[in-house]
Amino acid sequence: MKIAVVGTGYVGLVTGTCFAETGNIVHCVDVDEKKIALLKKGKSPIYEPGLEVLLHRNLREKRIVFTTDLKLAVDKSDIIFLALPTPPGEDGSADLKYILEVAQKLATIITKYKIIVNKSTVPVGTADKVTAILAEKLPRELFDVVSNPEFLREGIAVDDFLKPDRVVIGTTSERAKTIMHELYQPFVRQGNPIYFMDERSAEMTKYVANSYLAMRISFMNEVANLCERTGANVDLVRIGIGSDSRIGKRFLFPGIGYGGSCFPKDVKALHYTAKANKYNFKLLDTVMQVNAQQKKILFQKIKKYYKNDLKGKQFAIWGLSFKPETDDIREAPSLELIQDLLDAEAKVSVYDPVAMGNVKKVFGSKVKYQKNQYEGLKNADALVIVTEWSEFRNPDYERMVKYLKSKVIFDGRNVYSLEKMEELGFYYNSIGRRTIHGKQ
Ligand SMILES: NC(=O)c1ccc[n+]([C@@H]2O[C@H](COP(=O)([O-])OP(=O)(O)OC[C@H]3O[C@@H](n4cnc5c(N)ncnc54)[C@H](O)[C@@H]3O)[C@@H](O)[C@H]2O)c1
Ligand SMILES: O=c1ccn([C@@H]2O[C@H](COP(=O)(O)OP(=O)(O)O[C@H]3O[C@H](CO)[C@@H](O)[C@H](O)[C@H]3O)[C@@H](O)[C@H]2O)c(=O)[nH]1
Repeated sequence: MKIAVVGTGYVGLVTGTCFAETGNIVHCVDVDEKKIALLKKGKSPIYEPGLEVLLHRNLREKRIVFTTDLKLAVDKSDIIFLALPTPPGEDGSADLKYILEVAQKLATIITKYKIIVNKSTVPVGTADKVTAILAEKLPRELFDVVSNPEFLREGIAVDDFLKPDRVVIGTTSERAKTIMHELYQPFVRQGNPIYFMDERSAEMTKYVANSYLAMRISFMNEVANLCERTGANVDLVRIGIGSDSRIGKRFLFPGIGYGGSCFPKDVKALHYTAKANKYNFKLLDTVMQVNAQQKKILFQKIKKYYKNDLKGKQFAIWGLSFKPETDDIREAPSLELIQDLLDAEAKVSVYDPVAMGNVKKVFGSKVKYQKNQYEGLKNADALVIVTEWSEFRNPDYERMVKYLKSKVIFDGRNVYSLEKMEELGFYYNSIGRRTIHGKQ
């Protein structure tokens, strides 16, 4: 099949590459010339495991083409995916300007039947808006607008796309349904379903999935806070409840709040949709409040330990991306923590395997960037673990003890066992578990 993907960010690039991988001819379009220049050379502008290998293979086989020319891509394609940003506006609503602008352009370019597929996360009613824009200039039989929300997770995006739990397709057009069914066949071979539904239900499904998952995290973060106050261990409680198949084991990890480019903005946007429809969605209010509070939890623990005096104290931070296996720092808890530490006149040095470049764009020379995880520990008052990268899980403890000024760890991701920390004599303050006071 012939496909155009408009927007080559985290979603567009993975979508385009994975469609090319299944034999389709894909034209990827972006307004960012630098990005397109990099991609033409086979270089991925983002860190996403497994992506570059597929990118090289499909470039070599000429199944994927990168361009800034929207008309060229549209002329060469039958299906046009929109993978454009939908950032939150001031009021929390999803800003549709990128989608609607491209829809306006498509209305002037399309000359034969095309399916316009919305892969961006968009509020209920967006397919109707895009249809209305196209219908102003085009006969109705020249296009169909489909909602096909994307559920991939950063860091495992390629795997998620190639082997999705399910594919959701919102369309009331039989013609579009047949074509979309054929396009997705290679990805649902393992028996995972394609769910066809109306456009509005598909749009809503995406927000509900993300908000439900965010709610689970906020719930577990509150459980963790209560565990700390009652002497229970949240890790054991998590295992205890997770084996109930009605609850399930996944997505129950407490931490320092959900971040990333999706949960924070999508919970806000669903909340806005509820408000716009005069519905008071109380749970969502609380999900957001708990998350804001949880993002401060490490800083509060640190402040309490040092009796509010952080001036001149030196902190080594491990992990900056909003989660492991990505360089994405959008809404990352690390950013808020670093700012709070700097505001308290503490000294901060950071290490992350792939996200330091992005953090440098935010903090410049205000923090020190370390070439490995151990450098920043030299003479530091404490280590603060913000992202649970695998390489932090089984570190060289001897080196840590040797370098740190005091054996103090604040862990926002429960990376270490309490027994190990006790054995090594660390002061160890984690989430939802008792504090180990250690031997200093
Ligand atoms: N990141 C994720 O994990 C993820 C997962 C599922 C859904 N989503 C949703 O997918 C959408 C895209 O997210 P993303 O993370 O890929 O965003 P992104 O910011 O990484 O990428 C968007 C791309 O669109 C390009 N762009 C902007 N205007 C353009 C135009 N007029 N023409 C062509 N290209 C243009 C930008 O240059 C950028 O490269 C959002 O709605 C998001 O909520 C994201
Ligand atoms: O048990 C958990 C699981 C996740 N998180 C946090 O939740 C956030 C989001 O994590 P994750 O869902 O793994 O990453 P994303 O790449 O943001 O993916 C989410 O957002 C995407 C964009 O909409 C969706 O496509 C995915 O299905 C959805 O999982 C991160 O800050 C994690 O640290 C926790 O605190 N505890």
